[in-house]
Amino acid sequence: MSLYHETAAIVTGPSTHGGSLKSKIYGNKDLKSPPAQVYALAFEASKWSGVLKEVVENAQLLQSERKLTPALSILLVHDLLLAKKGIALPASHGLRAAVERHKARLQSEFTRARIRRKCPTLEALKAMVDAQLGPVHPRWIRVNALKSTIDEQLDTTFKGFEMVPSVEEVIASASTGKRVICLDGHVPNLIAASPGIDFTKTEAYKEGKIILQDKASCFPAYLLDPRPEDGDIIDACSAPGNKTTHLAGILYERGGFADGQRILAFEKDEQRAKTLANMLKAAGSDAVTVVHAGRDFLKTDPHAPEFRRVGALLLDPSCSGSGIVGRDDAPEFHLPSAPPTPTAGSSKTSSSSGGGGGGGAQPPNRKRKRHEATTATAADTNATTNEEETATTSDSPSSPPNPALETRLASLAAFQLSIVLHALSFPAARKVTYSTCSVHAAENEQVVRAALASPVARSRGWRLLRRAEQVRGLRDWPVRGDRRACRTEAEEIAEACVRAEKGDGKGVMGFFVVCFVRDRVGGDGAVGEGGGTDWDEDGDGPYVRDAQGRIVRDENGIPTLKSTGRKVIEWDSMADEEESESVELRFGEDDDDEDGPFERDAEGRIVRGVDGMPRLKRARVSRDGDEEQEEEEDNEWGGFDD
Ligand SMILES: C[S@@+](CC[C@H](N)C(=O)[O-])C[C@H]1O[C@@H](n2cnc3c(N)ncnc32)[C@H](O)[C@@H]1O
Repeated sequence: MSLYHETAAIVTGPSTHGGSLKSKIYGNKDLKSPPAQVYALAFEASKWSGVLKEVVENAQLLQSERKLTPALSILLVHDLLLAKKGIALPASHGLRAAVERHKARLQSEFTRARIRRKCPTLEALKAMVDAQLGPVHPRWIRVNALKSTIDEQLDTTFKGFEMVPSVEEVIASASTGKRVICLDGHVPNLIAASPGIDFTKTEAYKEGKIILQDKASCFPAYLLDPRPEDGDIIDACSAPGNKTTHLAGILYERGGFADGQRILAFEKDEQRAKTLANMLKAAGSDAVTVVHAGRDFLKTDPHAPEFRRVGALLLDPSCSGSGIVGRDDAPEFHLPSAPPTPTAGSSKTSSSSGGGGGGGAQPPNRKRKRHEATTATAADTNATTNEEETATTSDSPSSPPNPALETRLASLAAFQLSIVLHALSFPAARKVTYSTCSVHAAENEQVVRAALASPVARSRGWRLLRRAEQVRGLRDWPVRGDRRACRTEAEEIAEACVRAEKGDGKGVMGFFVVCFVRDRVGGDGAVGEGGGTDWDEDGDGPYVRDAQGRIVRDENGIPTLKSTGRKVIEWDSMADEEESESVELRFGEDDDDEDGPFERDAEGRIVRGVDGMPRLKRARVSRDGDEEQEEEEDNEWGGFDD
């Protein structure tokens, strides 16, 4: 099949490989043509299809060339009129000949279409077509803290870019062609760059120093706020690994990974687990991550010894994907009207147009034409009604009912809830984020409400991390949960939920995230005395600090709590929840100003090993001070008592 037939099948066919154009193409293993070529043709032709539909109809191309389907006509006419190298088929090919013999008429109809739009030049028409593409998204780039810093990237990858103060200005640069960037005000280490720039060719990208990740997709790891004292962190649904590598970056900056702290990354799909492994390697987080390839998170035993130190979990399960937008969000593909299906004996025009294989005259293949007419009709519907994308408000009472979507959402929500409930049952877990790239309340707030009402959440004292307790960037983020969907406890739940809305001018995809926490754990998992957690009431965090404002740690690096004068956490006493006393565990500490547990050089920069990983002060103490104990503990994570 030619590039044109394959692309026509993509733009008119139902989605079996996900919602976006890119996933339809790159997820289609049967494609013979290079996916990048199919994508470029499908995207560009879709973008121009509004204009080209007029051109094809007014030139009466489909009436003259019965071999052409409506979709093929748009693709071929696109390349004839707009591609630098014209139609990518041999000159003798029937499809190419069928369009090229109408070149003069098509060009003059194209000029008329331009003039009707009051565009004096082709350039002006191109600008108008681009502007009609819809909301523009910046290129979001996360600097991978394991391998680089914002400063290094500003001096290298973004050298020559103008720094602007707002994301809105980055978005506006789409029409000026300027190369600008802005440092994001919510998520640390995140940069918004002008749209349309391909960063995959940069050294920084190839070396894993920068990761292309939508701002909203950075929320979960940031909200989870993993800390050295959290023990092992589970990423339950990991591939391709954006959030896993983000967790690693945050932990590294927080001074994590001492004493064998690890990220346990689960990915059920073997193939996707390979992508995950590659991403972890590129990002330099493979050394601190254990990949459970092909392993179903739901089939794990939370009480198994391997999970006894899991203090935090990030859940980003499969969802409808209805919030996904971005560069690969295809414009609508407009099809020209097909001529009426010819009755027997009325095939004069098409037979005279010829066009089969070698270009000679051939009788029309009626069987095939009938099929194509059906395809074009179905395609028309398909091209304009992407169920995932358009039914975004189906949760709201004013939306028309959509039973197919509701059934699908109900089944997704049941799966998502099972993932959340499973995570809440890990004995040492204190915090769990749940996220989707869906805009549907059924997959978001409603799952959260069901989880909070569950016996596991109630008996173990799980609640939502309140807005005031969240990391600063997400506390400040204005878009919160859907109040209507939260029902009775609307205000409290909705404020705790974080949403991102596509097309609201903030340059993000549609997204949802929330964090479940429990304050402390007693024998029955109930909330301990004192009720809530005094996260950061004096603005200075819960740890004892010295006169210089640095956290006071014991010889093993363990901070001490102001409230009790006790160490933050004793993993040995936490290991078995059933037996443990109330254990103090505090999150939300902001120790930006402290020197941290890594070795630093004279300029205060963190010293890294050859693999780019930081060298721990504590590790050195441990090696020098207690070799015997380290050997005894083998690979076990021994808390802070190294
Ligand atoms: C939305 S994607 C995760 C994206 C990823 N968190 C990231 O940021 O790159 C969901 C992934 O979870 C995997 N998955 C779904 N159910 C799972 C399960 N029960 N156990 C482990 N992985 C699962 C899917 O194969 C898919 O790769």
